Amino acid sequence: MSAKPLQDASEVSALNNDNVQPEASDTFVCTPSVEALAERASAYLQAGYPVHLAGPAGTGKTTLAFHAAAKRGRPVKLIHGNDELGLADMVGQDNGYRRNTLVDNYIHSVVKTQEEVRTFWIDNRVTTACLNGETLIYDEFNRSRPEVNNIFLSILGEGILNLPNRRHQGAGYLEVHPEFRVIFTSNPEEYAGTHKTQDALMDRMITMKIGHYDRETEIRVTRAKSGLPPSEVAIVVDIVRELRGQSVNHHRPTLRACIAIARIMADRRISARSNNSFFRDICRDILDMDSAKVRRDGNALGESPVDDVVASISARARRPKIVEPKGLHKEI
Ligand SMILES: Nc1ncnc2c1ncn2[C@@H]1O[C@H](COP(=O)(O)OP(=O)(O)OP(=O)(O)O)[C@@H](O)[C@H]1O
Repeated sequence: MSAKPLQDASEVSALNNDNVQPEASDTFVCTPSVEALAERASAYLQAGYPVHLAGPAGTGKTTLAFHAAAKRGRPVKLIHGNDELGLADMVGQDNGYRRNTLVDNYIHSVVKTQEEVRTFWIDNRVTTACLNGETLIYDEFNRSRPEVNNIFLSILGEGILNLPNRRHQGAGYLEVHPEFRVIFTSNPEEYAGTHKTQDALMDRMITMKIGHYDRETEIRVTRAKSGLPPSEVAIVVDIVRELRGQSVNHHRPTLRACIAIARIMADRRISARSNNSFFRDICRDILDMDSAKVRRDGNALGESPVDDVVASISARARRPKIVEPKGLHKEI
């Protein structure tokens, strides 16, 4: 079994079958806002509830899910939602045949042969997680078709996993281990490739709406991921936050754009100055796509604001600070 690529918040310390044991990596950032969310998620999980982290792309949901899962200290299983995901990918399926042949030659002139062919069932991740009381992270679950996700209704409601009778152990169902928990993540319904989730499933989980992190957290994450000095990172983050504030639904550009710009700057050893044409170009390439979305009747409304925002924020950051001379400050 090869290691799976995990979110940066987590590293695989041990792999047992499909299990991952998440651990905070060196670049994982835990500010008070990250910790407050993780604490709430942990409290719901501890009380026996599945948690649903819902929010736009790049808001740190998957990273937070790993962090909350790691706090439980139980093995973690990961599945990614997608339109092609079927029930077999979740619970398991017949995987080939097992043949038993008995040759009875007790009387040497008589040979009796008895052959039995049985299908060979293999459990998949949801089944083993339910059996062993693991934490299941179901990333972007609303990309899977709702009928596939129906399997979770009885798991979360009655603590029973319905299985096809073909699974030879048990009577077509399995009692879910009391420590089994699920952390769902989802993107907003209006995102391409997502499905509306059935009310009955939503009703069984606690949904935490995740928005973009505060400025301080975005600066610390971008810094941890790029190694750029804090003053440079602050300019990049401010540019992204300003453009996000101007965008139609305030979803993009995201923290990923901050990290991408900062990493390229660190790699190329350039600073955040609007008179640096390479800096302007990477900002345009990474940020223009989002800004150009301000459209009416299919036409972009005015010029892309990226250049203006880059110029004003980098100039403001480089302006020398006016320090009031001591003694002139009046106490009120
Ligand atoms: N607390 C954190 N510490 C370090 N890096 C973080 C943290 N939170 C988010 N990130 C980084 O920010 C980026 C986006 O985070 P993540 O992939 O978790 O977002 P997401 O909401 O799951 O996005 P999507 O919906 O697109 O999958 C990633 O590069 C991730 O490593």
